[in-house]
Amino acid sequence: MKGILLVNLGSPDSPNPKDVKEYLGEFLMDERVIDVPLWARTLLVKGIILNTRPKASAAAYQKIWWEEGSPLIVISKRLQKKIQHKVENYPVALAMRYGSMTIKKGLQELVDKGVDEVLLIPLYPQFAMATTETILVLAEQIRKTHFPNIKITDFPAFYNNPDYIEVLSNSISKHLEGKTYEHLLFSYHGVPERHIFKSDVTKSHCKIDGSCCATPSSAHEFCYRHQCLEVTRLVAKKLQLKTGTYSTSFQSRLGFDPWLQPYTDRTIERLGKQGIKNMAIVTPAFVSDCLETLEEIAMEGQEIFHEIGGKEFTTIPCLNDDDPWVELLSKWIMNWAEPSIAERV
Ligand SMILES: C=CC1=C(C)c2cc3[nH]c(cc4nc(cc5[nH]c(cc1n2)c(C)c5CCC(=O)O)C(CCC(=O)O)=C4C)c(C)c3C=C
Ligand SMILES: [Fe+2]
Ligand SMILES: [Fe+2]
Repeated sequence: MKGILLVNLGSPDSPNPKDVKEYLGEFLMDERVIDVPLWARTLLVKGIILNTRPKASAAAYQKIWWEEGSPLIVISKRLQKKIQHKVENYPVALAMRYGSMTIKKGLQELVDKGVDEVLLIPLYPQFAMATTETILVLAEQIRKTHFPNIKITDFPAFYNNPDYIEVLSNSISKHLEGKTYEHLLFSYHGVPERHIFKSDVTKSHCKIDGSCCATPSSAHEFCYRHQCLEVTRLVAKKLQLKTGTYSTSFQSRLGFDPWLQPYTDRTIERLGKQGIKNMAIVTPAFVSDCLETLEEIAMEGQEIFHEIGGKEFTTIPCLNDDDPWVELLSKWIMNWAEPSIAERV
């Protein structure tokens, strides 16, 4: 029997410093997130970050926490429910890479329902070693150790899927209807530049020099930067955005290494200094609203823009559990579960 496992990043159990510390500890000790030797990661995470960051992170989580829980978890559960309703013959489970809703529990839930073939869908449009890769690697380890008789099929990054681009573009148009804006900023979660070089399968293509991501290469299957730039390019084409009225930036950097640039906070400031009074911002690295969109963009980003003299700052919500997104995910699932029917439609 076939079943589906949706996997997102995860959130702390509560916005209290203790739970935030535990969550950050698991997250940041992942060798694909902070990709330095174990001794250096331990020193950095346990010796420095976990002694300084949890209080501030907990305060940020407290600002966005909902009565039902973490927005990311609540929204992912709503998405799962709606999809389950659509693909009723196939069990749909939800897991998180970090925190208490583990991938092992998700697989166990499916196996208990008789599933032996799993479609694993990381809920990230773009591939990154800190997101998709760490999910796939861990799921495979868990399969080998605990569920050797099941088969897992990985759903690939869907950043350039025409249907995804259409759903995202329509969502952007809908939220910008009746709004005046002079600039639309596409802000993606950043990664250290080093991650891009590590994921380059050709070992020579990615130079982060402004042109490599626009030059066709087999490296792009695993190039987060290319995939982000493609989303911007394809959406801009679909929405017929004029050159100069939109741009791409990267948010949420941590530490002192160079991360993908330009940085979102500095870009918002620059746009304000250039005299832009009304701007809109969309965050297509996330499919569900979370700390990074609700606090870092909608609160902090807005504050930066207002301080520099900006007026209207429109934040476009993620696809969350919007019906067109549910329809699309369900269609992809049915294409996998019943390919012969899908071919005939
Ligand atoms: C080295 C650190 C980090 C890398 C690399 C990284 C990549 C990355 N993360 C997301 C998605 C999310 N990240 C979120 C929170 C978050 N991310 C980091 C660090 C790295 N992320 C930290 C320390 C935190 C916690 C918040 C904080 O203390 O500031 C979230 C939000 C989770 C929530 O509970 O709402 C998401 C989602 C992507 C897509 C990505 C690489 C592409
Ligand atoms: Fe992150
Ligand atoms: Fe590239």
